[in-house]
Amino acid sequence: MVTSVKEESSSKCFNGYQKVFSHQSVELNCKMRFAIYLPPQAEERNCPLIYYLSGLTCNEQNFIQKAGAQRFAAQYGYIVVTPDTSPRGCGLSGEDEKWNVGSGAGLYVDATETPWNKHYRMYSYITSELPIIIEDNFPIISDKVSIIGHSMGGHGALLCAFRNPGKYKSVSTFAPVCNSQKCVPFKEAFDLYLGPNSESHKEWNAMELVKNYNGPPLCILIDQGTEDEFLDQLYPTEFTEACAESRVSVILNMRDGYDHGYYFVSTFIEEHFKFHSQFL
Ligand SMILES: N[C@@H](CCC(=O)N[C@@H](CSC=O)C(=O)NCC(=O)O)C(=O)O
Repeated sequence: MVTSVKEESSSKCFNGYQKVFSHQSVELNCKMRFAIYLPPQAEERNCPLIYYLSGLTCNEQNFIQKAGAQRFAAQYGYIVVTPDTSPRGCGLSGEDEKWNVGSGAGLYVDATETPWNKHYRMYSYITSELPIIIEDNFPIISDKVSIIGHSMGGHGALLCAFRNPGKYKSVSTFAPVCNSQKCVPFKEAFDLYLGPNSESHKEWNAMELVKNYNGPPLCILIDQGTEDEFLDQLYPTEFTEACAESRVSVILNMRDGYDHGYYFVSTFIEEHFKFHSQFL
């Protein structure tokens, strides 16, 4: 059965269209929105697909309004899907009280603890439910898929790649949370979503997952600002060392003077498209 999607907005952009759709999610048990950029090439043929996973506090709008990615998606002929970062409006106690728990803070995990486990299954949504919806409704090339993420979304992109060997042709991240168990804002949400058992938290930690990665060759690009206000929580150098030990190819660019925000993302987004074009 094809999941029906409802078009919420459509704006012409670089000869393609930036659109937003809503749909009822089975995994998340709520209505969800995602943004999708359809390049001009998508009117005539199927196109490679890039997922962009956003950070804490974001919805499907931050990236499409601030990163300036549409120009490069049109240039390369890539469809770009930007999901929301969490379920919303589920009526859970504490759902809208903190920036690091609940709405805007799905953390790209599957919660095991009540009441969060009824809705907070962003990992399964991103890797299982949404791909079927996209494939059923849009002209993608299903074996040419890559993933980008920023901050919490960088952690999400790494999880998706390490847990699904071969599913994504390449991964790139901006200021990713590389060691989720050492990231203070994540700790509170992990305890609530997954329980206080830190062994289970390892399953959602890129630094742990890379140690056991033995899938097809995977190439990761990381851009990291040196003036990032969260840098002490991100551990990019340690992660790069762990990748080297696991023979996962990684390029870490330390970007002098850049902080954590979207001015940084918009500065280097073109390089991320160029990086992915080697694999798509
Ligand atoms: N200036 C930003 C600083 C914090 C920030 O960049 N937050 C990120 C996500 S943090 C980790 O997951 C972000 O994407 N914020 C939304 C945005 O549109 O900038 C700020 O004050 O948010």
